Amino acid sequence: MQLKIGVTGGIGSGKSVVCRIFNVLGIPVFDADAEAKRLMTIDASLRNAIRAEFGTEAYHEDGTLNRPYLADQVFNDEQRLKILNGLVHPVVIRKGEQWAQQQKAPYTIKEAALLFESGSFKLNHYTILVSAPVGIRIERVMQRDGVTAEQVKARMERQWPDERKRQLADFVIVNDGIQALIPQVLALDKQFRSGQLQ
Ligand SMILES: CC(C)(COP(=O)(O)OP(=O)(O)OC[C@H]1O[C@@H](n2cnc3c(N)ncnc32)[C@H](O)[C@@H]1O)[C@@H](O)C(=O)NCCC(=O)NCCS
Ligand SMILES: Nc1ncnc2c1ncn2[C@@H]1O[C@H](COP(=O)(O)OP(=O)(O)OP(=O)(O)O)[C@@H](O)[C@H]1O
Repeated sequence: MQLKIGVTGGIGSGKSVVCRIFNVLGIPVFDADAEAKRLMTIDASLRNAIRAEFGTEAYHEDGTLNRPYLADQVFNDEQRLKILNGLVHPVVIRKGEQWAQQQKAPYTIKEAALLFESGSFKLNHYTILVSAPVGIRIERVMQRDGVTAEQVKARMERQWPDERKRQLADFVIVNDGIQALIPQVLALDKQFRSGQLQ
């Protein structure tokens, strides 16, 4: 049996950095955030549903997703976010399951910000939480995306706090800028490859 491992963590926690290390070790990674945006652009029925719900402004004239518009629509309005999540998540989850079945590797990784919130962590054998202090996460995202602290906090408020996620996580990687990441990833990779966890 091929193990399916989820990697999750709040905005700016360092999920993508952690997954890049797993990927360098030869492990295939499904990036749910990126896949969501790809499917929102190319999946005709998803596009139509988003347009019907959020208006023609949801897409630019060249057909690409109007991310700032949608972010503004949903991250300040819980009901609107629920609607968008309800349209996007089932399509991405289905795609992730198909993808995992096609992989030939000791184990696979699904990277997603909302594995616990969406309940989709249950589809994986184990879930890793990437954890970092809130202040550091805000700073990192402000730097990375050129956004304000308020914009980062608006997204954070739609995610569970780390304390709640820790209760469901099987493993925690601490990415506080003090503890080194690579040894933490190597130790988990060794366990997943050993077969002892199955
Ligand atoms: C609103 C959108 C277009 C904004 O795009 P943008 O490029 O600014 O952000 P991106 O998708 O790269 O997400 C960056 C981070 O924001 C946070 N975030 C994104 N979607 C959500 C959400 N639905 N709830 C809470 N936080 C979220 C996550 O921490 C994520 O890693 C996009 O986030 C989106 O379509 N979100 C809804 C679908 C979704 O849940 N996607 C992510 C998981 S499948
Ligand atoms: N240990 C670290 N030291 C310094 N910078 C870091 C560290 N970890 C992550 N970063 C930087 O912080 C930013 C956020 O990291 P990353 O993109 O991996 O987070 P994420 O959890 O995938 O975020 P999001 O949920 O927004 O997609 C990036 O610019 C990354 O390069």
